[in-house]
Order: sequence, then C-alpha cells, then structure tokens
Amino acid sequence: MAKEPPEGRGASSSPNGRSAIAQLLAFSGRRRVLTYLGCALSAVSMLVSFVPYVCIWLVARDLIAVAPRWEEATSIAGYGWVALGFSALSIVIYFGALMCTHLSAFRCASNMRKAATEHLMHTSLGYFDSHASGALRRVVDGCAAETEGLLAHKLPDTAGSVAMVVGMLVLFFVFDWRLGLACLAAVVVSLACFAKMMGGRGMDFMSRYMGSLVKMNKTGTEYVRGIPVVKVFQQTVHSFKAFYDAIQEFTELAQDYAVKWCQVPQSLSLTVINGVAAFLAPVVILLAPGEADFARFLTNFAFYAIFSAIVPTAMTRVMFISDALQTAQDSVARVSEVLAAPVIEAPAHPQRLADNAISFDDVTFAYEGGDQAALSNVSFEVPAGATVALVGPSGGGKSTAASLVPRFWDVDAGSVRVGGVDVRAMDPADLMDHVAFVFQANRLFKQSILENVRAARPSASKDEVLAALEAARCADIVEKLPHGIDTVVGADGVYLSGGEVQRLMIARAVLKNAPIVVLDEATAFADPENEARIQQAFRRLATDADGRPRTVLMIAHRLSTVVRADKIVVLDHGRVAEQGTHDELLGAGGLYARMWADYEQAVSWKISSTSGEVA
Ligand SMILES: Nc1ncnc2c1ncn2[C@@H]1O[C@H](COP(=O)(O)OP(=O)(O)OP(=O)(O)O)[C@@H](O)[C@H]1O
Repeated sequence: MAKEPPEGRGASSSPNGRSAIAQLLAFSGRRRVLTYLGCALSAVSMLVSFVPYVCIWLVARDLIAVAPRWEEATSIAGYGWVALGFSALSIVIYFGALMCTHLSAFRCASNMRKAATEHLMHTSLGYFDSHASGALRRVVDGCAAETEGLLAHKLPDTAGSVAMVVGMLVLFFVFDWRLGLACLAAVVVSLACFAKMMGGRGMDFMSRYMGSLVKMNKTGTEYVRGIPVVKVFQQTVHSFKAFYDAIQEFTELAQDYAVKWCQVPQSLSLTVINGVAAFLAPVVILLAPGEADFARFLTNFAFYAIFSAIVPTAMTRVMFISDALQTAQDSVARVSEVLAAPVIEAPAHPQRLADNAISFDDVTFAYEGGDQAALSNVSFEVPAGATVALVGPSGGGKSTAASLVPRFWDVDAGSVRVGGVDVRAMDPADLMDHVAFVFQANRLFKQSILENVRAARPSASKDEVLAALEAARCADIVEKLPHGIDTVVGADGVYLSGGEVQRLMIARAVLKNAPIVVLDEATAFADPENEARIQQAFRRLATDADGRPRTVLMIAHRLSTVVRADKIVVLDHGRVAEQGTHDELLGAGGLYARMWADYEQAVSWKISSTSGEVA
C-alpha cells in the first residue's frame, strides 16, 4: 500500500466551522473510512445482540402459553442455541468494529504528531523563544493521545448505543405499541429534564465552568513554575492571587452548577428513566380487563418491564460522549494552533551567496504585539573575514539584530543580507550551512559529548570531534568525565556548568566549520578560569580549519572582548548610535566612550577591592 502523506496540514487549514470529529478524521486520511465502517459494525453488533432478548421473549411466550404443561414447550432449547449463536456473533462483529476504529485512531494520532512535528521543523526559530519546548511536546504528544480514546472507543460505542436506543424503540412498537408508548413517555420526560439542564442557562453555566477550569489550570501552571520563588520568599498560595482567585471562582461555580442547577433536573431525569416500569403499571391496569389474549399481554408486559431498563443505560452513554467531544475539540484547537505557527518560507528560486559578508540595510523590526520597534533603520556591514561586535545598553536590540541573520524572525522593512543575498531569497538549508550560531540559551541533548558535538556535522569522525573539542578548549571538561567523550550528559549525575556548556557549543561551531559565525558572548555565568578558556575558544573560532579568518558577528556584553574587533556597532533603543573601531569611538566621545569609562571604573574598583583597598 502506498505511503499516505500526513494530511494534518489540510485538516488544520479550515478549523473554523468544522466539527472536531471532521477535523480528526481528516488526520486519519484514507483510513477515515475505517472509522465509518467501525461505527456501522458496532451498530450492527448491537442490533444482533437484540436477538437473545427476543429469544427470551419467545421462551416466556411459549412457557406462558403451555403452562403448566411445560413439557409441551419443545422449542425452548432451539431458542437457547439461537441466543448463544447471536451473542457470539455480536461479540465477533464488535471486535471487528474496534479493530477498524483503532486502525483509524492510530493513523489519526500518528498523522497529527507527524503534521505538528513537520510543521515545527519549518517554523521560524523565534517561535520557540516564546513557546516553551515542554509545552509544545505536550501539545504534539498529549493531544494526539487524547483523541485516540474518542476515535477508537467512544465513537463506535456511541454508534452502538444509538442503534440500541433506536432498536429498542422499534421493538417497543413491534410487540405492543400501547406499552411502547408508555415507555417512550418516560424517555421523553427524562430527555426534557436533561435538555433543561444542558440548554439555555445550563449551557451558559457549562461554558463558564469550562472557562473557569482552563483559567485554573493556566494559573496553576504559573504557580508551579513559581514555586522556587514562593519558597525562597516564604510565601503561601495566597501570594499567587490569580491562582487563589481562580480556585475560588471554580469552587463556587462547580457548587452552583451541581447544587443549584443540576440537582433537581438530574434527579428527576434519573428517577424517571430508571423507573420506566412505573409508567407501565397504570397502562397495564387500564388495558388488562379488555385483553382477549391475556397470556400474550402478560408476556409483553414482562418484556417491557425488564428490557426497557436498557434504554436509559444506552442514553446515558450517548450523552456522555459530549465529554469526549469537548476533549477532542480542545486537542484539535491546540494542535491547530501549533500548525498555524509562522513558517520560514523557502523561495522558489533560491540565490547563492557571493561571499561571506553580512549586511543590514535599513532594517526595521518589531516583535508581534510589541508597542515599538525593537530595531529601527539599522544599517551596518560585516565585511567577509571581519569581526564586528554589537554593543550597547540592555534592551538596545543586540540579540534581536543577531537573531535576524538566521531568520529567527523576518524583518518588517529593509533587508538582512548574507553573501550579498537577502536571507529571505536563500534556501534556508544553504543559510544554515554557511552560518554557525552560538547562543546564550544553549541546550545539550541527553546524549554523549561526542554525539552532542557531532550534531553540528553528523558525518564527522571521532578524531574530528576531538580536534574541535581541543580547539574550543574543552580538553579539561572531557578529562574529568568518567567515560571521557562518551559520557552521557545529564545521566549518572553528570552535569556541566554554564561556561562549560558554552565551550561545548563553540566546539560544535568549530566542527561545523561554517565560514560565518554569529555568537552571543555570554560569560556572565562563567568563573574567571572558564571565562579565560571561553575567550581563547572564541579567538580560535574566529579562524577556520585552514587558518582563514571567518566572518564573525558577536554580541559583546563585556567591552574587554571588543577592543580588537574590526568594527564596533553601538545599538541604543533599537538604533545605531555610532559605529567604528575602538579608538575611533573613544575619540568620538559618544555613548561608547561613556560605556568604556564606566567599564574601566568598574574594573579598577574590582582590582582595588580585591587587593584590599577601598576604591
Ligand atoms: N521575544 C520578544 N518578544 C517581544 N519583545 C522582545 C522579545 N525579545 C526582545 N524584545 C524586546 O526588544 C527590545 C530589544 O531586546 P534585545 O533582547 O534585542 O536587547 P539586547 O540589547 O540584546 O538586551 P540585553 O543586552 O539585555 O540582552 C527590548 O525592548 C525587548 O524588551
């Protein structure tokens, strides 16, 4: 059978106006037909399971007809075999139904996961900044799993229950329509109570209840995330007012809903539907005197009194599908949200890089929802083989500028060029091949150091990885680990400091051997020894394997590292305040000169305070 493409994208494209089930079935692809087949088989199985009930009625009828000459009821054994045969047939058909619905449900879940993962592969990198990886994993995995129960079990069972209710109602009118009508009256009263509970104000209650539940879950997550702060500052749950209020609101709503609104109609509904026999009694008393065939009438009454109880069970099952539908609706909405994440558009005719220069041409960029631009009319050049440092006050736009090079986001106006080509006109894979990134938020996989570094170039040999580690001054890290380069990070208590992780990231970038490097110098969490090694590793990263200079765009948080840069670009409030070499900028006496003076003062204060003098 040909492999089906995941149809998730199609499913997400028109989420509005389509039911959750229709959207889920779109994920099942061609296998959706198995869901229909499974539901149909489940309904058939339910109808087949009626035959034993009819057999019981036939047995009762025959016995009453010949009583007390029981030996004349010769067909009873035959009815027994028929009942047994149909019971077995019903089970086999139901088994087949579940096989079909499971096959479709598994395909739906796997296509949902595939579609979301595939979409995330093309999503702009900036999206992951604002969406935590854990939350995304829960959406991709959790939502798919949540929908399995609905498609695999709830839907066929509901189809079966509907068939049961319909079949039972038909049977009611086959044997004696007058007794059937009495039973139907009970069903109608029960449904009316339920409609009162769910409709109008009840529905309003329900949507407020669900909204309040979502709010409580959200604020609860915030609270759990903030537990370290709560503990450190000796706070209680009351200090998380939003969470506390959400719990209160939910408690009151739940009580109101259960006590004020549901109590009466639900009790009535359950009493009526479970007491169908009570509706039959007056009808039987009224009709009995006029009955010509009293034995048959009695048999029918026995049938209705016993089997009418099946209807409420089936109806309850049908009603409770709304829970599963709500969960599925929620899952589909969350997956659709992931599928709507902005993607990096690849150009139809990608252009090739002419050289390794980077240039910002009149770039303006604002974050979604931001009231002002993070970068406004920013222009600067990083010539091929040069090292350019971005400096400036916090919030000046340094990280934003660096993240536009790998297309974490796309500019609103102007252009970012690499090798003379607008990054939007390049094949994203080509861009990634030419540029290595070392960012502050570095992540290591729970794999060996070897595999972690090799992630930059999977074809690299072990010797090449060792050479990269050596170049990034990581020898001391590897030496202290129990299994050297094969030690798995995060296992058996093997953890690395922030500075050590950053050096491994530099090793990755060295191994990648890309001609352009964008790095965020984050030495804030490194001790002096680590920092010295990181600086050496940065210097090593500035030249490639053949000793040729790489093009480096670095975000510098410490001015000591930028003195030797070919050019320094000072960003302030999203604008280029000034640019030039260290000496030129000092001579200009602007923002950089003031920052440098502050820096020198801080350093001299540090030196004098460590040498015991008061500055
Ligand atoms: N993901 C984001 N969403 C919205 N606004 C953002 C986001 N990231 C940064 N900003 C805003 O953009 C502006 C520039 O921030 P940016 O992080 O680029 O500055 P920076 O110079 O790198 O600061 P720092 O030196 O503190 O890292 C700031 O006003 C910041 O609040």
